[in-house]
Amino acid sequence: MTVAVLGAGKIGEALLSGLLDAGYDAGDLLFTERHPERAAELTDRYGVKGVEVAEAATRADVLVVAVKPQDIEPLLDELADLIGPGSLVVSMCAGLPTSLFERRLPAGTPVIRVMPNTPMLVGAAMSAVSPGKHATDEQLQIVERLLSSVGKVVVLPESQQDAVTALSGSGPAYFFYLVEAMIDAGILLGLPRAVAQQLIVQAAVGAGKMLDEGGEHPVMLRENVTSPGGTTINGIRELEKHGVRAALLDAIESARDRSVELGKAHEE
Ligand SMILES: NC(=O)C1=CN([C@@H]2O[C@H](COP(=O)(O)OP(=O)(O)OC[C@H]3O[C@@H](n4cnc5c(N)ncnc54)[C@H](O)[C@@H]3O)[C@@H](O)[C@H]2O)C=CC1
Ligand SMILES: O=C(O)[C@@H]1CCC=N1
Repeated sequence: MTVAVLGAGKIGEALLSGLLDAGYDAGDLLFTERHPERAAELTDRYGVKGVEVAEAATRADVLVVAVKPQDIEPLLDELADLIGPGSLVVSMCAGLPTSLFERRLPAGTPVIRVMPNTPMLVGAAMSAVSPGKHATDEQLQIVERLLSSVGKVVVLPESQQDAVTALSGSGPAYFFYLVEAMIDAGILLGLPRAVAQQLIVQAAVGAGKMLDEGGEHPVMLRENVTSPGGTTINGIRELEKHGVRAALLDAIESARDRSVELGKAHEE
């Protein structure tokens, strides 16, 4: 099976790199990229061939669209004339509904909407997959298998994709932001930056592992750290005082709203 990534930016590279790490042959992967220097960089790094959209559309079984939602229109115009009956289109674009692709591509083109995240780069993606109206169960399984090689996969109704985008699509950025702020806290307390970074990154990795492997609820895990009369509860009081929980609710709701808005921009 040949997979072509259309638009080899951050998420496109994460997919190519993740698939290669998972054992895919570089010869079975293609990408298109409008910036030649970026294309050359990726070919050097991964040995994957950069091609024109026409070649990708003819050779690939799966076309993964990974351009910014704002850049989708010219690509759809190009693809509309190139896509053959055997092509499966997978969109990773935030906010864009499968109906947009179905409307603009040749009638009956199977489309599957996916929201992945950048941990795909290290084989730890969370991808949510929603089939469009022409995608078959077999095509859904092909995409599930592909994405399982670079992380975890859930199949969800498309109506949940804007929420997913805000939660797991953008989620890594919020964790990175927290880690960044906690490193600053280490600096505030006089620790060398490298030490603060090592301490917090390992705390994050350890907490992530416990959440993933231990099967315990996050409330329980937090309570286990929060000793009566101890240090952690003082910190929790400050987080509550500053409304951090409400800030996260607002942040994720706002990201969801932006996803909806990105989709609306392409409505007829
Ligand atoms: N970065 C992230 O964490 C995630 C991004 N996404 C989605 O993935 C898509 C790409 O996002 P990023 O990789 O962050 O953006 P990016 O800007 O890093 O990558 C997009 C790439 O597409 C190229 N491009 C644009 N139009 C093109 C065309 N017609 N032909 C060939 N190449 C073209 C650009 O030059 C750029 O390198 C977006 O739709 C975004 O919503 C989804 C999940 C997570
Ligand atoms: O910020 C964005 O629009 C993309 C979608 C999810 C993560 N990054």
